Amino acid sequence: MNSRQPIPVVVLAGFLGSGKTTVLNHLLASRGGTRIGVVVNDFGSIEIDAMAVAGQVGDSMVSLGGGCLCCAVDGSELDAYLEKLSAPVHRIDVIVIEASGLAEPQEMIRMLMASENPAIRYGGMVEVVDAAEFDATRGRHPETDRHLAVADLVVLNKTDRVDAAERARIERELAVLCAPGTPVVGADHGRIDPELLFDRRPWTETRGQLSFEDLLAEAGGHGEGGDGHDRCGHAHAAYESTEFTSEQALSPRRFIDFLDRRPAGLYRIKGFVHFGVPGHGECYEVHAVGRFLRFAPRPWGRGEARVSRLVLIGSGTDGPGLLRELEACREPAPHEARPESMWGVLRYVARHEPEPEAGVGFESGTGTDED
Ligand SMILES: Nc1nc2c(ncn2[C@@H]2O[C@H](COP(=O)(O)OP(=O)(O)OP(=O)(O)O)[C@@H](O)[C@H]2O)c(=O)[nH]1
Repeated sequence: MNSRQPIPVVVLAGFLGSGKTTVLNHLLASRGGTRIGVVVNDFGSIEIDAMAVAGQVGDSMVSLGGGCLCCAVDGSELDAYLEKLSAPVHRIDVIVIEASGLAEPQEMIRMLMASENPAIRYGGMVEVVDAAEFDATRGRHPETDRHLAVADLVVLNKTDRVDAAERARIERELAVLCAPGTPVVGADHGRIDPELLFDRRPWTETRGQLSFEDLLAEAGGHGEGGDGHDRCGHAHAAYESTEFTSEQALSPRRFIDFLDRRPAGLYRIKGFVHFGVPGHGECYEVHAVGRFLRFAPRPWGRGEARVSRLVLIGSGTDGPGLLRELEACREPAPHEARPESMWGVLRYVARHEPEPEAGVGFESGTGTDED
């Protein structure tokens, strides 16, 4: 690809928990020699998505926490990042912006279209749809239909969680909601063909992913607070994010009890937890989307602090109350806990994880252990 040609900027959108980070990680894992610039926009100020992606690309990304990019009405913040990413010296082939799960993609498209940066061009919008939450998401967020109407590609994700008849029904509905001819590709754990988004280069042409440490250092100043959400009138104005960090381990029993009792308005929980129970010292990533709950243990990184970090996103939730409940989950003597205390957590761990990006989740509260 000629580096003087404008770099396509693809917006990866989709409601909370639909699988955007999973798709992005899959694209990064299968990018071949293509150099992908990544902009990750977390809603919460603890940048869980950025951390998940960083696992794939190290520091090869720009991360914007603490609010939706679509609120940057004048687009100057986004422009500044894109200008740096698109500098010829970096030889980036494609830039993917992972929007927050509450972003208004139209706003981001507008900003990209209005950009005066000749080095970039709008490269299309990919809307990730959670097949299992399709009706619930549309019910809660009628604007989903508008997002689908402007999508250039729809990824119908989590097809493993619906049967063939349900999938066919959703595909029929999508055909009506999307612009005529919009491709809808089904995906299990975000595994789509990267060629749908960009031309893959062979590995030999690459010099590896770019380090954006300097860009991050220069960028500074982002990520403070989540203000602006009340002013903009976007979907996320109705949502609040609560962040919890604990250097003390959490009791698996009390934490599962907290999760079992979570209110319906608490739509999304993500992060990772340190239980520290003998035999279960790993880092437990946790994802709740609606009633869906999944834990995925992984080894702690070298030098990684044994700290639990959670982001809880919901509507009409009592943030201070949630924090009090989570504080009550702290366990000062985890090493004295019996391994059986982990059973409640282990019910929600996928037994077989064929690939790092793969996983299976279970409906919370059902206690099922099928795989
Ligand atoms: N069963 C199943 N689970 C999936 C699939 N894709 C993603 N998940 C799981 O769904 C949860 C949410 O996935 P993410 O990729 O973090 O979703 P997201 O859209 O980035 O979430 P937000 O950034 O909070 O909006 C995680 O537990 C994923 O492992 C899938 O195809 N099938």
